[in-house]
Amino acid sequence: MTAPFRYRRLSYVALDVSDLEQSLGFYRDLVGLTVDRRDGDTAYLRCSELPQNLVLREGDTPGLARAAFELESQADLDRAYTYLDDEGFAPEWLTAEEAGELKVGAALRFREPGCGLHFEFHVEPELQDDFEAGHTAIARLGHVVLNVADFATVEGSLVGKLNFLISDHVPGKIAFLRAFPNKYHHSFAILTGPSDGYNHVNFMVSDIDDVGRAINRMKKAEVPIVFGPGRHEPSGSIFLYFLDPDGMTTEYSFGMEEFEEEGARPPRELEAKPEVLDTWGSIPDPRFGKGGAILAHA
Ligand SMILES: CC(C)c1ccc(C(=O)O)c(O)c1O
Ligand SMILES: [Fe+2]
Repeated sequence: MTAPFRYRRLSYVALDVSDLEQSLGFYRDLVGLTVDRRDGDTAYLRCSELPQNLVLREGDTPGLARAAFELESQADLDRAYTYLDDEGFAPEWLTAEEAGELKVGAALRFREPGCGLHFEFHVEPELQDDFEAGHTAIARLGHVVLNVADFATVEGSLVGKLNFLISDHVPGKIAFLRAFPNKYHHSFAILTGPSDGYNHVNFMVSDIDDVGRAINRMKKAEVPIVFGPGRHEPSGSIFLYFLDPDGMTTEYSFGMEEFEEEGARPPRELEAKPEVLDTWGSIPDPRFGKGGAILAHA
């Protein structure tokens, strides 16, 4: 059965960090997000009109707590709840108070059993139409990527049950997934690995100069650049990866293939070779995509 709900977009990711002040400084001053609000040990940062694109919370284990997607309508969310319940994902509604803290109309959460990641689906985020970018013209939160031990099972769940479509893949090893009918080449991706873990979060910048300026800004701040600059063959984007204070990987990218809802090209089968990941020939540092767990709590 096709999942009876439609995604609008990847809305935010929530990370646990070991030192909130330090990570807040990194994502604000070096990545270029704006701090929207704080509540105790939690900070809400944005790079768009959405109420948050990144939630940071101080915790014992750095890692990814959840990935949140906006659905198109309350009817989609209601259908999603019934469907997820029937399919055994055990979704739970957030209370009105929890949804209010996130400035969304209604939300549910569930844990995808194959990789253990908590997903949130929500609707009606409070939009700030006059949002202005900081030092970097970040257009949006782009995608989140996981390392998964049981690639086939997780891919089967995301594609077979959760309405993600494969845009490109290295069969059995990497899948770039778009959140149907969102147009971007991927909002989510999985890589096969020895264990489940967080790989990276991506922010799409709207000016190639933002990638170039970031190289110098990161070097000056002694932030490790762990891959790039380069160009990815799958989405066609120009990229740069660097590490946050807990060693978790962040990506800037410029440009990405877009897909129409109907008549989209079929997924391409790509070869497992380094030039696919970077057509310019850079090689990832061993720390690339290694920092951060997929957390057991949302
Ligand atoms: C190296 C990682 C897995 C990767 C590869 C390709 C793209 C892309 O085509 O945009 C990415 O965003 C990646 O993070
Ligand atoms: Fe990426």
